[in-house]
Amino acid sequence: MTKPIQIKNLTIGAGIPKICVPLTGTSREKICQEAEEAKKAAADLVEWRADFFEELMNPEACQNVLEALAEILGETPLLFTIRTSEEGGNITISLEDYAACNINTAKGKKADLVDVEIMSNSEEKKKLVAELQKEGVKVIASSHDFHKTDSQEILLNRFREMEKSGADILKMAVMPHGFEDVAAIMEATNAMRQECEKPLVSMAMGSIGSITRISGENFGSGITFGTVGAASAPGQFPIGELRSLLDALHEKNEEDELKQ
Ligand SMILES: O=C1C[C@@](O)(C(=O)O)C[C@@H](O)[C@@H]1O
Repeated sequence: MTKPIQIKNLTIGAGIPKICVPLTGTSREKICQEAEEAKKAAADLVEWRADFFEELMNPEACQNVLEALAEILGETPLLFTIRTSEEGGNITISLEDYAACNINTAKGKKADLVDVEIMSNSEEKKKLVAELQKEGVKVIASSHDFHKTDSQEILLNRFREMEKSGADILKMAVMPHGFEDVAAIMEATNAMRQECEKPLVSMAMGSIGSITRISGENFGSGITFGTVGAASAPGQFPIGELRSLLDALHEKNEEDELKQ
């Protein structure tokens, strides 16, 4: 059974999946403008995809953006993510630089959550998770397969591996090539929530995977990524549509609960 996590006023892992809006601007100005729009659109949380930032390797410039974002977002939680090219992102970066950027962010105390790609260099990443948590941020362990979807059993075992990292939330994204792949990630998530207390996040990307972005309440995914401007992965819905779809499904689920 999932034990929900509280970040500021947001509960992750219970009820309607929370909508996370990614910011993909390359400059401070563009990133802040996107954050203003995400806030106006009532995002539940915001992800700064720092791998798009042209000054990622400059710690002062990063801190500067984080301070501006915290100011704009107020009580809306901020997730810091460096998505590497190996997992579908925009930057090729050494493990040392990856760790240093994430630790600087946590030390700056402006981000609430940090994403750690957990499946590569797992032992070093495990240490990084613990260091980040010591600085007071929650960690999302993530894994992305932009090419395919492994079997349900392999996906479930991957979730189990990810749990050993000690991260607070486990997130997995896969690329489906047919509905059986979409069903595999949904069922692996559903099975994992029976044996793990951590909130889970999962999605199948692309158009056939879009169903996973609206039905997390039914199979156990606690966050869904929706757009205000540019998408950060294929298959994401604009935030307005996403909110209506999540609400409609939630109402149906409540009807069923009333009948029982
Ligand atoms: O991990 C994820 C999920 C994601 O890849 C998606 O498919 O919505 C989008 C990314 O921005 C985020 O970091």
